[in-house]
Amino acid sequence: MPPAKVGNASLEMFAQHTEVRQSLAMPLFALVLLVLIWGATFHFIRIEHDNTVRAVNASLADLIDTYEAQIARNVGGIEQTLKTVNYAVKLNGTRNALQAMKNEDLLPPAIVFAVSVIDSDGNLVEASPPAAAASVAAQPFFRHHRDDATDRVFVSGAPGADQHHAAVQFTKRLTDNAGRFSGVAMLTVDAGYFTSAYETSRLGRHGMLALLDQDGAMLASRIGDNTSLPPTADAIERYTATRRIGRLHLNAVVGLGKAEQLTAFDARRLTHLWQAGGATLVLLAMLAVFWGWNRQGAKTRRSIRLAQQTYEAASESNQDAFFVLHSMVDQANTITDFRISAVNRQAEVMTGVGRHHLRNTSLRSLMPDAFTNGIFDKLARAATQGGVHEKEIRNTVEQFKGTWFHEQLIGVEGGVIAIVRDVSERKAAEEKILHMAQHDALTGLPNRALLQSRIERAVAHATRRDGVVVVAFIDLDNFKMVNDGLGHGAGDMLLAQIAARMHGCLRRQDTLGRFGGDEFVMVLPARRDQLAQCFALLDQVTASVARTVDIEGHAVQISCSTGVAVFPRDGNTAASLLTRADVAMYSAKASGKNQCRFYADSMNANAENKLAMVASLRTAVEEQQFRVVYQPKFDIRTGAIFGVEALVRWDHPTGGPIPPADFIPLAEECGIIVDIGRWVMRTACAQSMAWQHAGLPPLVMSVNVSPRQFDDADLLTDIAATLLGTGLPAHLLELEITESLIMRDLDGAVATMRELQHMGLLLSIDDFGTGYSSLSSLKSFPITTLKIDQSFVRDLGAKTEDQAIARAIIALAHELKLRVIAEGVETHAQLDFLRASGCDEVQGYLFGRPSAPDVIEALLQAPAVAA
Ligand SMILES: Nc1nc2c(ncn2[C@@H]2O[C@H](COP(=O)(O)O[C@H]3[C@@H](O)[C@H](n4cnc5c(=O)[nH]c(N)nc54)O[C@@H]3COP(=O)(O)O)[C@@H](O)[C@H]2O)c(=O)[nH]1
Repeated sequence: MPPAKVGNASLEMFAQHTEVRQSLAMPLFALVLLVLIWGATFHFIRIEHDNTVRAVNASLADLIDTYEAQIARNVGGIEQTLKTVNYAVKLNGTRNALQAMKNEDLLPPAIVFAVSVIDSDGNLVEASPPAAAASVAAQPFFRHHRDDATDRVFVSGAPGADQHHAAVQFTKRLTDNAGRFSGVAMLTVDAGYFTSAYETSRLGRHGMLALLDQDGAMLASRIGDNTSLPPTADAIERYTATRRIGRLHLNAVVGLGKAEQLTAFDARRLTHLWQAGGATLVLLAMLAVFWGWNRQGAKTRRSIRLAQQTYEAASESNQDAFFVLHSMVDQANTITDFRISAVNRQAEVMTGVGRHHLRNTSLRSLMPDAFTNGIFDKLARAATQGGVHEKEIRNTVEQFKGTWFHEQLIGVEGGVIAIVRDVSERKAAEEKILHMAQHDALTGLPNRALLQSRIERAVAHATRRDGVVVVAFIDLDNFKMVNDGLGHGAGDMLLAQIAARMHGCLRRQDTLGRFGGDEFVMVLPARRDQLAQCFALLDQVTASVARTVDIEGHAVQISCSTGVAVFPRDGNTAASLLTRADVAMYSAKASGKNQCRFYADSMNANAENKLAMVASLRTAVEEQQFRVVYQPKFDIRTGAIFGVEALVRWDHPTGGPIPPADFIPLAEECGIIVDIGRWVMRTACAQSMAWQHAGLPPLVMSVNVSPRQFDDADLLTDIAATLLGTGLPAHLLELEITESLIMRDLDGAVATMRELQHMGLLLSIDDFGTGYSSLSSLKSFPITTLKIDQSFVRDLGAKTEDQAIARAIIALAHELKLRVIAEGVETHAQLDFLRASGCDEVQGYLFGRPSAPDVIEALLQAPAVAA
């Protein structure tokens, strides 16, 4: 249904969009979560970083305060010492000032401080601890103090100090009491004095303390344990704080190793990152699981959807009507009704009610009769028991009366699904097929199979009621003549009319059937005291058959021969009763036809022999118990063999050789002759070619063709196939056809003979003289040879009539430009007569009996005999 398809397509699209949305929602949600997680992580890290930096800065401020105080304290002490030196120089002169101070214990510890006095010429004149005299007149500090009258302490790195023994020197201008320049007081202190406040607990391993002069030159420094000066360069980043110590123009510097200060923060940051990373992984794993699950779910949903759509489409286009019925129950949980919850299009068609009305309608309101006609009970049973309940029913519901439904009830949870199909057409077809299988198409009568079952049924019934069953086997006499004379169409008309007449004689309980061909069977069930009535009925039948029938303007009169067998006297099965009725019918035929005979045991012997013979013949064909012998034919003038006649022989495995005269007529009667004849023809043609291949001269191979074989529709194609298969040229094959065969249906026979002639075959009339050929008809036969029947040849020596007939046949044949062959020649007298009468060819025991192929082969190699 196209609309349903369009609907399904848009539904599918909608479902797909929903699925895409569903499958995107989770990743998007996860992405948002990830952004939140990582955003929060980086936010917290930044806050912690800021806090850490703030804490570092606070530490730095604290440290620089402490360091400034320490420097100020140290420098204050140094200034004080230098002032004291100036005072001592004023009192004691430049050369005894330090000794005087020492005496007063005013000198700072010599282990840390070196105090020197330099005179106005720049010569070191006194030192504690003692030092070698030296001139510092060129030193900047000396020049500064000499030239600058201010009292300010001058700070500088100690000259000559290396990085391991760095020192800071503090110098101060000395003046005499008159305020004139009298020299310089100098205090040299180890640089480490200014960094001794380094506390690893506060500054770490990479912290820094440094003291710089006003020009920024490093006077003292310590980085961790390293007090090198200038400090060894390292790649460590630091937070630093600088404080100017104003009076002496010094700068104090404190540094904290950045990495060291951020260690804890870094650890925490790493933890945060790991946590965020872990959360990300968990989220991604969850996402993967969800995605997989969602994908699987989507796949499943898609298949379910597809299955549903397919089911709906199938259900919509289905010829079955679907009803989904929900059980309606009372308080005791007993089903009281059904509610229709879903139907398909076919259900609408079937009920004639629209789907919108059907839906939610109760069974009671839709079909009140369902509660009285058993439909409700069936549905309730299916709903209660569950499972599938199938049945074909002839409808009793008024609306569907006469139709057949196939109903399938499937008990499901809470209800039942009813699938109903109208199978009336199939049922009708089945009934028709059954009727055809059991009835004869021409007469409409029961056929053999139905007849047998009717007999069985009648016998069973009669057995129960102590009754009888008369079985009459009726065969039309000389029907073949009508068939052959007026054609098959006329034969069929005759059969139909006769059948109708016979049927008109029957009672209601009787059966007339066509057994086959022109054979009919009547089954007359009766009480024992009604037998006479049955026989009277059979007389009526015989009389009805005998009445003239008009067939296409021809008044046809026909009789019938009837054989009767009676249950229980003559048999108690359909087969035995039919066989015996048949035997009785044959007996009626044999006794001159147009009679009715009752079966007698004495009849059985002959008939049974015949039936056994037919069975043996069939076996003989299947088991190839036949062989072919060949009788030579001679040219009467030259004595040469010009051909042979193929004659069949039956070697019965137990009964020995059976002469053709004993089985050919029966084979003809039962039709087996067609198979036998076909086999003989192939064997003979193959033998003829075998002789040729053995180097013998080509011979004409004569084969007898019986009437049934001649009538066979496949005769021409069989012969053509044989010639093609064996390679025998057509002009070397001669068919011997009896005169009586031709006269049955003169025109038909001549037509077939012409076709055979066109194929190149030779034709001869066998047994000539015994039939009824008129001279005029003989002229129209496309034949080459006439064969004088051996009955005329046998008495040629004795009977003058036979001599006259033989002479007449020879003259007639020659008149018609035909050759003449005489068969059954046994004596020289016969031969002499025939030669004298002008006969052309001879065949008979005088020259050779029908013999095996090797005998003929030897004969062909011997000199001519008949001449
Ligand atoms: N349709 C077929 N009919 C066949 C086939 N084979 C044989 N027959 C017919 O059977 C009838 C008997 O045949 P058979 O017993 O073979 O007899 C034939 C000859 O043996 C016999 N004959 C030949 N010469 C003589 C003789 O000198 N004396 C004598 N008493 N009998 C003799 O005659 C029979 C040949 O007859 P015909 O066919 O008329 O030439 C017989 O009618 C066969 O036709 C077969 O394959 N198919």
